[in-house]
Amino acid sequence: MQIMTSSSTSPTSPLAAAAHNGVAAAYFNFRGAERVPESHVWKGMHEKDTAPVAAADADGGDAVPVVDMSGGDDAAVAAVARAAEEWGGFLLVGHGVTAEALARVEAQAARLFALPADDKARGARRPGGGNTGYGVPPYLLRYPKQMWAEGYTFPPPAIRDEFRRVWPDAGDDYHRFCSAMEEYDSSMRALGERLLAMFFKALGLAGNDAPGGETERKIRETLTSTIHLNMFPRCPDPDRVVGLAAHTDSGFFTFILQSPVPGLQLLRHRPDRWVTVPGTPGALIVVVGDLFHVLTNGHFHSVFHRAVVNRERDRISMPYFLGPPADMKVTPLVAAGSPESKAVYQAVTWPEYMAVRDKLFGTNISALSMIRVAKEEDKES
Ligand SMILES: C=C1C[C@]23C[C@H]1CC[C@H]2[C@@]12CCC[C@@](C)(C(=O)O1)[C@H]2[C@@H]3C(=O)O
Ligand SMILES: O=C(O)CCC(=O)C(=O)O
Ligand SMILES: [Fe+2]
Repeated sequence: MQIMTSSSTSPTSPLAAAAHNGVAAAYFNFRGAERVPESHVWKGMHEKDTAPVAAADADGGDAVPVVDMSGGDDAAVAAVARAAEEWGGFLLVGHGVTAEALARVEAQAARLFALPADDKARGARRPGGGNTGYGVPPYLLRYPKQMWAEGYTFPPPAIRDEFRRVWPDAGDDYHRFCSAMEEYDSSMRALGERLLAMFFKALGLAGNDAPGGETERKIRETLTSTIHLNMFPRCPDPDRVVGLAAHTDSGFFTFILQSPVPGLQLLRHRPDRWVTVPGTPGALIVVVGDLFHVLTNGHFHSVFHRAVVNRERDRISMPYFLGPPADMKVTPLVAAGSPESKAVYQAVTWPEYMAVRDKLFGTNISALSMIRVAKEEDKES
């Protein structure tokens, strides 16, 4: 088994090499592409990519769960619990953020990606710039092939400063873009807090004197967020490329605003198969991340997902990642005195967890299994 490290990875193009050194994050010019260059051809690189795509089945089996919040949060708790336990991901509707508002935000992301390459390059990720800037997230740079996507990552508090790099004149375009992103941030944060409360209820840990009450408050008050804009250009040969390789999100949970153009798929097990999430206008997708898997002691599970591209239409997705602050130890919640009193995972901070995941890149060992202290079956004993 080969464990890839940054130094042992050999980027396949000068562009990737440049980005690798944190210098510039230039992308291949997708717009003009009439064919897929070798640098972007994937052939079952990831063992999960060989799983088939399930046929759409509206009557059950493989239909992505839908959670409707329009009847009130409490009424949706049972559905949230089932979806988080059985799938680790679901469509959220009736959440109160209008389809029009979401479409406006998406339109601004589309305008950003439509800018000339040089304008976007001004916002390139910088060495030591953390998770901020235009370009491939560092973790994804380690794949020997490049993905058919452009991305821009930023923490919401940095929106105004960050996008002055792209729009130095701070004109109308800049203000429209920033306002839209700020609006997205405030609605996703508010929704994140609501959903967090629902998750705790679903776990039977809600309320101040409940075992998780204090933790819930602490998590809610310190929740951090990151926005990542993805643009998956239409592709002349969609079956040979990857929009975003199969992965789990590492944080607590993520809201994904996706274009009405579908492309997101969730992995289901036994047998392994990819289920396409429909492009429902106005819906948000929720995916559970690894640190929520840890926090819930494996009750809710993080879900592998990936993005595929298509021949006809560009697709935009806007994941909003919610997670703990860097210095918070995420400790499994186990109800004192309940039959289940054993933590199955070691307590970790987000950076500690990322370090484990980084070391395992290129292997098929999961980072969650590395920090597991007891087998799932031991929980009840
Ligand atoms: C807050 C986050 C969440 C990050 C890291 C950082 C900013 C970029 C996110 C992504 C986006 C693409 C997949 C992923 C796996 C990646 O490589 O970068 C994500 C990762 C994670 O969920 O771990
Ligand atoms: O494009 C999507 O729908 C998913 C994006 C995603 O999973 C990510 O950026 O982490
Ligand atoms: Fe993701």
